[in-house]
Amino acid sequence: DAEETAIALFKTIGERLSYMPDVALYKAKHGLPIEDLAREKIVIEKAKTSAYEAGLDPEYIEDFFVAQISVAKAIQFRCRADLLSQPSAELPKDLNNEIRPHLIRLGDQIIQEIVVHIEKHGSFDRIQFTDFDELIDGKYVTDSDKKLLFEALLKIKKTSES
Ligand SMILES: O=C(O)C(=O)C[C@]1(C(=O)O)C=C[C@@H](O)C=C1
Repeated sequence: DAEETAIALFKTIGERLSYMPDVALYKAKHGLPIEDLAREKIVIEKAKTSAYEAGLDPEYIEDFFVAQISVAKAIQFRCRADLLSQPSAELPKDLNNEIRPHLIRLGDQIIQEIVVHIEKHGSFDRIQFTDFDELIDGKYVTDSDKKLLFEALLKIKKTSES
């Protein structure tokens, strides 16, 4: 049913966001800025290519990935703020060799799961926000983060046949 395919996707979106505290810790320890525009370009281009190959409109996927990156940065800023008064003794996972490859893999998985849902059910439905709200959690994720992501998800459609 509609719930099953949507729930698989929502969990993967949540999993991608769950890496952001690790990214924040790595960047704080290395004195790196949170925003990396060159990396964002790579992530978005990859997503658009995968979307096109999967028969999804790359424009909607781009908007959804821009939303995911915005939320990823919001989480990192909140996390980095906390690190100022509560420094972590934890050794951060390596950003380039470990975390970024995971993020790319999860991005591809997100696109595949969007395709499965759209093929079966046409689009997403507002009533699925209840599940989305429950499955996207984490200390640094806010209600407005969730709304931003969900609105972008609602706009995703198949490529129109013309
Ligand atoms: O790769 C990073 O440095 C991240 O912080 C992850 C991410 C993303 O969501 O893909 C988010 C913010 C950066 O500006 C670039 C990419």
